[in-house]
Amino acid sequence: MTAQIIDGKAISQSIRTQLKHKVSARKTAGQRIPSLTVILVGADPASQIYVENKRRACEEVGFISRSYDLPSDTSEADLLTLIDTCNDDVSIDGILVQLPLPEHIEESKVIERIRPDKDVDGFHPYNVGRLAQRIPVLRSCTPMGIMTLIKSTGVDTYGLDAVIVGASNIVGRPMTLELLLAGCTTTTCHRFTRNLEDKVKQADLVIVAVGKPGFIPGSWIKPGAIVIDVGINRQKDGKLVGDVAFESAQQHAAWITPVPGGVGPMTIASLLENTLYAAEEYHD
Ligand SMILES: NC(=O)C1=CN([C@@H]2O[C@H](COP(=O)(O)OP(=O)(O)OC[C@H]3O[C@@H](n4cnc5c(N)ncnc54)[C@H](OP(=O)(O)O)[C@@H]3O)[C@@H](O)[C@H]2O)C=CC1
Ligand SMILES: Nc1nc(=O)c2c([nH]1)NC[C@@H]1CN(c3ccc(C(=O)N[C@@H](CCC(=O)O)C(=O)O)cc3)C=[N+]21
Ligand SMILES: [Mg+2]
Repeated sequence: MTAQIIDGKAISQSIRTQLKHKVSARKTAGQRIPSLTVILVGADPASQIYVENKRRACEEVGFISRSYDLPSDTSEADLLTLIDTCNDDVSIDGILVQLPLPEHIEESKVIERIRPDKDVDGFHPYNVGRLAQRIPVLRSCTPMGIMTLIKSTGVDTYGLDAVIVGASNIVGRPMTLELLLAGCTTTTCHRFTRNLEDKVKQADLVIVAVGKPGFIPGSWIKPGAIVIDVGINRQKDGKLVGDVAFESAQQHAAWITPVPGGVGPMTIASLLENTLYAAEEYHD
């Protein structure tokens, strides 16, 4: 068997085209243009690229985008004050603070300071709690984008055995909640998990978000499974690779996401969808 590729780049492009039409329709109707503010602290080159990609995506769909580039020695208090200002600014629909933050800033404090109705990353405990209680509002972007990718395969998720490898706040945990809501039986794995191989081998759906190149060998993939690779690892030669050994996994899976061109572009598409959602549901 050779798996079919789930083309995240193409799917994200079609979402962006739809959003562009919706923004034009809002303009025509005399409604406000959705607006996203991105805050970056420090000069991590990877983060700078991601923030630039988000800014470009906003422009492409016709959103207003504003960005703040703060020095790495910005105090936590100053960052919180900027968030307060953005919270109170009625022209802003969404606020995103790029992670990771410098060591001296407490991430959870920053995430909790963003008003839940402007938390387009879907990281605030209110928004995660809503998903946990099966009444999602703003959803975490990477898991949300992955649900769109899974839906595109046409495979029915009810009753699937799903294994999520990785349990971070921004990917693994909200991913588990999304899949539970979609009717999967979920197993969330992390560094204390025993017999990871056995768990992955029985999974109909495998989501990997660990951050280690080739962490899941292709031989672990159950024939006919769906494989979603969240990992972004840059090799010495500059090439990006995922957490799954792609070529061998493709021999076992029915569906698989590539890196690049899989989950990454969908994270940005979901961020744009969330920004429009915040404008329409909360700020119109
Ligand atoms: N494509 C996209 O849009 C995005 C991609 N990413 C990428 O996804 C990857 C993961 O990101 P993120 O979730 O933020 O990473 P974190 O480092 O926050 O989390 C990694 C998770 O993997 C687990 N883990 C580490 N080693 C093992 C092991 N040997 N066995 C089992 N589990 C293990 C950790 O376990 P424990 O909890 O026990 O520490 C943790 O839960 C990275 O490559 C990142 O760049 C991230 C966000 C978005
Ligand atoms: N507050 C916050 N929100 C985030 O959503 C967030 C964050 N912080 N910190 C970092 C992670 C990582 N992340 C990615 C988004 C897009 C790609 C992406 O577009 N990847 C392209 C490749 C890009 C490249 O070539 O480098 C792809 O996979 O095809 C990757 C990773 C969002 N994150
Ligand atoms: Mg991370």
